[in-house]
Amino acid sequence: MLVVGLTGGIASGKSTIAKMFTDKGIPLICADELARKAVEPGSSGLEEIERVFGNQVLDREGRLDREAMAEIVFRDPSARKRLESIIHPFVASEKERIIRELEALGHSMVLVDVPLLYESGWEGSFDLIVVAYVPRQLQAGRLVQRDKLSLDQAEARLAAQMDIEDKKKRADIVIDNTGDLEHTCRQVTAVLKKLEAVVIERES
Ligand SMILES: CC(C)(COP(=O)(O)OP(=O)(O)OC[C@H]1O[C@@H](n2cnc3c(N)ncnc32)[C@H](O)[C@@H]1O)[C@@H](O)C(=O)NCCC(=O)NCCS
Ligand SMILES: Nc1ncnc2c1ncn2[C@@H]1O[C@H](COP(=O)(O)OP(=O)(O)OP(=O)(O)O)[C@@H](O)[C@H]1O
Repeated sequence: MLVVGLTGGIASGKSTIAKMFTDKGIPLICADELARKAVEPGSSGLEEIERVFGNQVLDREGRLDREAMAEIVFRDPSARKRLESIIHPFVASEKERIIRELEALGHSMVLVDVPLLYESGWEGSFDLIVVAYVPRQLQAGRLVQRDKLSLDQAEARLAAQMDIEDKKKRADIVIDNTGDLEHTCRQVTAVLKKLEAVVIERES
């Protein structure tokens, strides 16, 4: 099983690129989705969050108020670490479980979208790492536009992550998402060819 990590900065195009891979039949595991599952109503993750942060981060129905949580953790690194220590172990074990499941189904490759792959020191869990790259200014612009954030809120989120240029330097493969979607899609096609060649080489 070739386990390929897909990372990048916030709003650098990971989901957009991941969808291009899934459209070509590659199975995808999304860490943001697993992170949501970790705090579903009734989960031990949500209970732990209430214990640590109080009910200021819950909405009226008792679900996680993601906006309130974001305002706290993107401005306070120690609060962020506390939240991550609740969520990340669940994400890591679920990821492993799904990989084994896909392997049993006969898949030879899986893409795992992990926004904080480098920040969390998860490099060792992947055979190859693809970085979705855009320059920081474009990243901030797309973030403001997509999430309707103020520039100040966007900057706080960007500051909570490793700089995109550093991620680009560490990558095995870079997909530059600066241009239009067609330009990105052409790169995805070329990268997939490379990955398929690696699978064949490993199997022979
Ligand atoms: C703070 C939360 C509630 C904000 O929720 P919101 O719906 O606004 O954002 P969402 O979950 O869709 O994340 C959007 C992006 O924010 C960035 N981000 C999320 N968590 C973090 C973090 N701990 N540090 C830095 N960047 C982060 C990522 O680029 C991510 O793709 C949420 O992001 C969260 O629970 N974060 C902690 C879990 C985590 O580390 N997730 C990242 C993948 S494991
Ligand atoms: N090549 C492109 N040209 C123009 N807009 C783009 C391009 N790629 C992505 N976008 C837009 O930029 C925004 C960010 O992209 P996307 O949601 O894929 O990023 P992401 O890295 O998955 O973000 P997050 O880390 O928050 O999950 C979205 O609104 C998306 O539609």
